[in-house]
Amino acid sequence: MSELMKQNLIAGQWLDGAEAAENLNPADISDCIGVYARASVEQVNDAAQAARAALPAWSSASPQLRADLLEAVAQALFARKDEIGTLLAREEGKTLAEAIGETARAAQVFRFFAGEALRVGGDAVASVRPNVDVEVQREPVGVVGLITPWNFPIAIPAWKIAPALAYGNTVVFKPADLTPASAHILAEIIHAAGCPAGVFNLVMGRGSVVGDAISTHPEVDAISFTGSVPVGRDLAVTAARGMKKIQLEMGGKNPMVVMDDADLDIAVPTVLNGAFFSTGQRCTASSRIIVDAGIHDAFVERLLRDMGALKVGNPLDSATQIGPVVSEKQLSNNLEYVKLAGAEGAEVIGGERLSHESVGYFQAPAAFLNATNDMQSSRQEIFGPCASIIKVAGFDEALAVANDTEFGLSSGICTSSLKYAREFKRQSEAGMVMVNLPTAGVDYHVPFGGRKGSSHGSREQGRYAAEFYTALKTSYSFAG
Ligand SMILES: NC(=O)C1=CN([C@@H]2O[C@H](COP(=O)(O)OP(=O)(O)OC[C@H]3O[C@@H](n4cnc5c(N)ncnc54)[C@H](OP(=O)(O)O)[C@@H]3O)[C@@H](O)[C@H]2O)C=CC1
Ligand SMILES: O=C(O)CCC(=O)C(=O)O
Repeated sequence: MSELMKQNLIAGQWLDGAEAAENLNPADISDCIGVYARASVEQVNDAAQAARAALPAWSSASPQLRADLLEAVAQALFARKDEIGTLLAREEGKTLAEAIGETARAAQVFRFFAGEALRVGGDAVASVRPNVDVEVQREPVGVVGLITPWNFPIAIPAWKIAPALAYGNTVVFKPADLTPASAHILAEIIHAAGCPAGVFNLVMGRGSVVGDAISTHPEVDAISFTGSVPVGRDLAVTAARGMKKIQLEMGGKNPMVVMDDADLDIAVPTVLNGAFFSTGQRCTASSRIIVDAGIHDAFVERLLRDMGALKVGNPLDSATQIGPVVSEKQLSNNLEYVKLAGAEGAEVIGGERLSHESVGYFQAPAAFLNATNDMQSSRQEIFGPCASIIKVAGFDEALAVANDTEFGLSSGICTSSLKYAREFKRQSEAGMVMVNLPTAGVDYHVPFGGRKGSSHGSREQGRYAAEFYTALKTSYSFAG
């Protein structure tokens, strides 16, 4: 194996894998970011055993120790955010500003859970029986398997790893095979901060091998997954068979309603951001823009003007607003949807593959005009810079179309009416609702998650993360 190969972290040791893979920059595939080990099934087993062995000491350690570790990780991430952000932009393709912002967000998440480690509480409850005391306490779930996607390669790992460790669990972590560099640097930081051997284990590699081995391993008590719907559904079945706790964050087909009383100076940038920034590669992206008839033509005119002015290019160039699509496979998926939208009768503006001097996976943002909500391009998650523009007549139809989807992650409305905003917040069948704000781009300290086909299990992030990363114990004692 190459000396430059980045290794897995198992039981406190950096180890080569069964094979290795090159990590290529999607903006310029001649730029190889590094070679990353792919763990074998046996190594996943070693990692799970190490996590099990480390559990008793870690789960009973002083919360101060856990808080100090998480705070040290936060500080290192803050101190190195420009360097890590640059690496993240190179491997995933989001702009440098977004990538540095994502790294800072990961740091904030670690800092938040450093505080939460000191706030693990419970309830003292009056018993219905005389001289009996009842206590309800939170305990760690045990060994948790964390499986993450490529689109937020440091923030999503952070918002799973930080609460897992804060509440006293031990971790087997598998990042996406496409983006191991950000995950690896995070693992280096956690290790260098003094995390005890076996408490945190990094096993890189493919989902079909490493992810499958984690989700079926008998020593893994719980699985937290973010990614696609098909993989998430399979994992739910696997988890049920193994009686494991599971939490799934999956796709979205998030609606953004633009009412006829919306301020276009707010609505147009809000839609551009939600639909196209981060190349549309956010599960919270706005992919259905539901526009009231009274404002439709004026909105579309401004949207197309500003969409055409968006600068697609190398993420490391400070003028770039939209970087490349993450991979050739994702790009060809997006281009198929652009074709499909046209074939279904939408008027397609943009969406073509762009050639740049460097060889990368660049795509122009796409608007599917005159789309209807029953088109497949309006129903299936694309995960690229593509948005269907659907015309409706009035608030009731807008709300009905917004809710007419199998997903329910985020939703939004642009309006100047308190009545519409209030009603939309109440009636929207989504886990996160935005008023005059993009559907994507959330705070790090409040619950994140959806309803219907988007999510399963309890919420991530904020203090609500305790629901997943702890198990309740009710104890009774008789005082005599
Ligand atoms: N909700 C979200 O945030 C995201 C949604 N998606 C959606 O998913 C589509 C495909 O993206 P993709 O990255 O392939 O998503 P996947 O669901 O395939 O990947 C998410 C994670 O799950 C892993 N995985 C894959 N197969 C298995 C398995 N059988 N058992 C356990 N783990 C597994 C992946 O590994 P590996 O990649 O290493 O093989 C990755 O770490 C996108 O086009 C988009 O629609 C994608 C990313 C994020
Ligand atoms: O919108 C955000 O800030 C987060 C989105 C996200 O977590 C995702 O796309 O997976």
